[in-house]
Amino acid sequence: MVLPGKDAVSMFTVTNAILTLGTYVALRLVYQIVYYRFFHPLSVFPGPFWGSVTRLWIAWHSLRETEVATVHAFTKRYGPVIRITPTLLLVSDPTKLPEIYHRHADKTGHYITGSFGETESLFNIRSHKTHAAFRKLIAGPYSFSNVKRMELLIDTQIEAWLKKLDETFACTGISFDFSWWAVYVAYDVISEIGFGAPIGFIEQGKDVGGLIQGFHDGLPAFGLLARLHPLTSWVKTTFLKKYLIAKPEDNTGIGVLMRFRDRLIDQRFREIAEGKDVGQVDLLQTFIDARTDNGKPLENEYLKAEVLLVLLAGADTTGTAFQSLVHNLLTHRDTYERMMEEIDAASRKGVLPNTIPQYEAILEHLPYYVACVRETIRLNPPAPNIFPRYVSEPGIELFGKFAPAGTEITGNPWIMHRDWALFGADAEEFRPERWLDAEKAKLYNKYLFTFGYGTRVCLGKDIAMEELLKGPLQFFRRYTLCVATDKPSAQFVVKGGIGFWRDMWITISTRPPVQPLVI
Ligand code: HEM
Repeated sequence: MVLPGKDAVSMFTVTNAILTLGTYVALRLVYQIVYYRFFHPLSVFPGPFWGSVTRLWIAWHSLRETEVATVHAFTKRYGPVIRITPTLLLVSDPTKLPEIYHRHADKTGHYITGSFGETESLFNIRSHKTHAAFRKLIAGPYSFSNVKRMELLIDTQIEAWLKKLDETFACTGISFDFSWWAVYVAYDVISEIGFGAPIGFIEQGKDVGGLIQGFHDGLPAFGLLARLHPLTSWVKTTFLKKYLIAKPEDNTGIGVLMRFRDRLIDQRFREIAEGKDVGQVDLLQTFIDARTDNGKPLENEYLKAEVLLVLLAGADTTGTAFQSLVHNLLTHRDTYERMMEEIDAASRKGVLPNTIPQYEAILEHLPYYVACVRETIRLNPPAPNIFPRYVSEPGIELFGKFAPAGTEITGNPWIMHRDWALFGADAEEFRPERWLDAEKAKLYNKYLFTFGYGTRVCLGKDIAMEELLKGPLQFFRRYTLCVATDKPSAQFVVKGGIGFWRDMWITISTRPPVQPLVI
């Protein structure tokens, strides 16, 4: 016999438990939507409906590679500040940069650690106080005077790259996808500067160990984990943590890089222990020589994290800027011709040697070429990403509305550099001439966000600029470029906040060197 009471209990435990849970989840969702949309302190800021109620909106757009275009379109519709997650405001007016990226601003949970290894590097440190202490130790090696000492290392790799291009493509007339070759030279320059040895991209003429591809493949997950940072932080407290943290044993691009880094660091320490005169001026040696206020060397794990950061932050980004410059010139033939006339005139005058010119000579004698580089990093910043900070006490006034302390706030260089008020109605066009007006150029430089802003600005900026002024210049002087018409067209993609080109098919032929005029 079945007891009616027992039947009721079993019905409750199964169906009702599911119903109760379902109702709870539904009510939580409705509560979250209503609260974030109508009662949250940021509800006074305009923005996309789904963005204002869930982080999944931005995560979805990041994953679909539509984030930049979508957010840009919303700033055009709603004005200089929009809400793109329940707790994150995006500002598109560059004159607000000093207020957002001030010296006491902390980085948010967006900079979740793990994707680049367990130990935090300078880039991931969130507290402005901790960051200031570490940056003091690390900034010396990146100083302009130290970068000047590395100029020869950069030149050696650029020369090796041109030699390889001569043999492989200029002599044969074979078309090739320049997007890869721009990154090959960038990686070998950075690894030469970072560890005193090129990885070997140029020599092998291929993506060694699938490193570049592996890095690009990891970007969507990297962007996703950052955008869903409260969830990521929680996952890191569970057993799943081990899947989030990159390790040298991993069979990924980051794993390959970590192993390469560890080998070179071990080798350097061995040489030092054997009393060899290392004679290196690379970043690794300057990190090894760095001392804290009480005379201690950097912890080994921290040193490793900083060296890895050099590769991760410095190679792909610089390669992308080189790609964008070539793309912009190939699609703006008048600009290209004007730039070449300037370069050839300087060569004829004898102020540019046929070998790779010194950085200062380029700045002094090639204002239009320099303007082309600057315009490229304005219009095509290699990291068209969000860089969120917490608003500190007592909050911030934004165009008549108030955001309390603790709000996440960000700019995006791609969007800020398209601001009409600062750059004019042609802000979305490639027009290097805008940089030739000294007064305006001063203002543009003040609000340039390509390398970040304020106390967390890119430490490798001088290295990147030196490389970008030298490598492309010698490439343009050496070759006539033609777009290969029988191949797919060039495409710019943004994955997880990092941009790069694909399918930049070109052919190159050698230009006779322009000799100085003898009078
Ligand atoms: C065109 C090339 C480059 C671009 C566009 C770029 C961009 C950036 C940006 C936007 C940041 C700041 C991110 C933030 O606020 O969270 C940054 C930080 C950093 N970059 Fe670069 N970077 C480039 C090249 C390099 C190179 C060549 C190196 C090293 C050799 C480097 C090393 C660093 C380091 C160490 C930081 C962290 C600075 C800190 O937090 O104090 N970058 N970079």
